[in-house]
Amino acid sequence: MSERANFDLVVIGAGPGGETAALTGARLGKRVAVVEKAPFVGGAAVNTGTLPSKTLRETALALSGYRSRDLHGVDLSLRRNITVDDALRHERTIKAAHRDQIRGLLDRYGVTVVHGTARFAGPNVIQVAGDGDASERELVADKVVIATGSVPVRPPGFPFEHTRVHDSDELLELHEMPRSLAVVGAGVIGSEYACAFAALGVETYLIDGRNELLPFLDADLSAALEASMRRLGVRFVWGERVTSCDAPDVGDVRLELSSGQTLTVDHVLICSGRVSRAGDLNLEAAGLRAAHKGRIGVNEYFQTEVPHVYAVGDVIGFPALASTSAEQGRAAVAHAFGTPLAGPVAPVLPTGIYTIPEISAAGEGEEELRAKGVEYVTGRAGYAEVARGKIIGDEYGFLKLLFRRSDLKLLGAHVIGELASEVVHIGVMALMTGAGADLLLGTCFNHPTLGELYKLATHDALLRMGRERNDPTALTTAPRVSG
Ligand SMILES: Cc1cc2nc3c(=O)[nH]c(=O)nc-3n(C[C@H](O)[C@H](O)[C@H](O)COP(=O)(O)OP(=O)(O)OC[C@H]3O[C@@H](n4cnc5c(N)ncnc54)[C@H](O)[C@@H]3O)c2cc1C
Ligand SMILES: NC(=O)c1ccc[n+]([C@@H]2O[C@H](COP(=O)([O-])OP(=O)(O)OC[C@H]3O[C@@H](n4cnc5c(N)ncnc54)[C@H](O)[C@@H]3O)[C@@H](O)[C@H]2O)c1
Repeated sequence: MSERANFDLVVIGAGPGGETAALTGARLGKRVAVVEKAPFVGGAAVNTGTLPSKTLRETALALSGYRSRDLHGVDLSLRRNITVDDALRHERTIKAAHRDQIRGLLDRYGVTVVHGTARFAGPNVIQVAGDGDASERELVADKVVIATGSVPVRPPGFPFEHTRVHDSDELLELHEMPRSLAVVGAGVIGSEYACAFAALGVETYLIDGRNELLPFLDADLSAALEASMRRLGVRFVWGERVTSCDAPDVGDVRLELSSGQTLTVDHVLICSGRVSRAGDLNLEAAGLRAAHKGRIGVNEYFQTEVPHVYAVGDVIGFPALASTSAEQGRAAVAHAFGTPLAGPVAPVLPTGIYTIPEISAAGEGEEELRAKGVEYVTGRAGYAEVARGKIIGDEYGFLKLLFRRSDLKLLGAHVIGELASEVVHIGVMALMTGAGADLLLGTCFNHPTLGELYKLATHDALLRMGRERNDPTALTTAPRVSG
């Protein structure tokens, strides 16, 4: 006999999308259950993706002495070989602490957490089967949010059962530090891990069928990142696909490339994209079906074709970030219960990429503006031009701002360098409020800070405009939006 319980809201999946959906429902006073297949809450963001990769990066920066390399004239890197335990200890601590924190928050708000695999038994009925447990629970829900996330693509031809051939989920079970590593796929995941391992001193190759690093980025940032990664020691293998992977029990893994060349390495990491995870859900019972790459289609409010069923996060596809998944979870539940909090998803969704150096962007890029025929002016400031940038020793970082030419409204902020994903938030706030040059020039920033880059980049934009118009007074006569 299965147990049956009623809820206002049942959320499937306890990653950032599901967690935020559940907490939003509970904050609105609703009876909420969240079903999670894994023994822990947190999803890919806490357990296999965002936090583990960012923590490994931080460890790599610390153990390699990277941040202090050019500062003190001494090599502060650890003078012994870094073990896998050294590399992953902090990652394991952070993961466990953050899981507990999320679980504590769900408990505090009275969210019922049910561990087991959920599937639809009807549009309002969710069956939960526990692992190896014959008993089944049935949850009846007025509203449902699907937040089941995504999993790494496993292209054919790679022996993933081999202990030295990994996808990004398995990488964290590493039992030895690679002597050398080939990363297949120079997307965001591949680029981030390539940087972390190169900083740890691992001979690192980054292979991609394309010829350009993260082509969705502003072209100046993409070029600057590639140059920095080369300085870090990453070896790019562009325009190549792996045609075969021969992994013996003992000895190096041999990769044949499309050009006919071969590459032999100790370990291989495949990062060739992710697919939505909706296969377990028996979507047909809810009147739904998955589309391309398992994605679930939604409207602007994250409602599926069945209006009381919502879907958020990686399972609906782009942008597939922890930050945006959480924001979608909030917006979906606010809409589902029609609260005054209901509103569209935030209009500005920044991207943070934790390569070495970090990259972050918000708003529009030059290419998008050109395609739309918007006249714009660019302002740029290097980290080395502000005192804080000099103090931290970031020689290469810069902020690039894009302003609408007619009234200097800010249209985009693009940053590469230390703490870029924090620095971008000043731009995000300006974009959210429709502000422009006058706000950035009229703000008193702490000194010395990286925030001062905004003032410098704005002055640079005004100078460029003045030069173009041969008008040295452009600084005072430029049109301004009111902030
Ligand atoms: C290596 C890596 C690094 C990343 N770095 C960043 C970053 O720096 N910044 C950023 O914003 N994003 C990053 N991401 C992306 C981010 O992790 C995802 O976008 C985010 O986790 C998606 O959240 P979600 O809630 O949609 O799904 P997930 O976090 O994938 O959670 C889905 C949950 O649903 C559960 N589930 C699945 N099916 C069922 C079922 N049938 N029944 C019950 N439970 C089920 C799963 O067990 C899982 O816990 C990274 C991803 C990876 C892989
Ligand atoms: N900081 C962040 O925001 C962050 C970090 C990591 C992951 N993510 C999320 O995870 C998602 C997935 O990331 P990803 O990097 O795995 O996928 P991706 O789709 O972004 O990149 C995959 C790359 O692999 C290449 N590729 C695919 N098959 C190949 C092959 N056989 N040989 C050579 N190259 C091949 C592709 O050309 C592409 O460049 C991202 O879309 C993003 O949403 C975000």
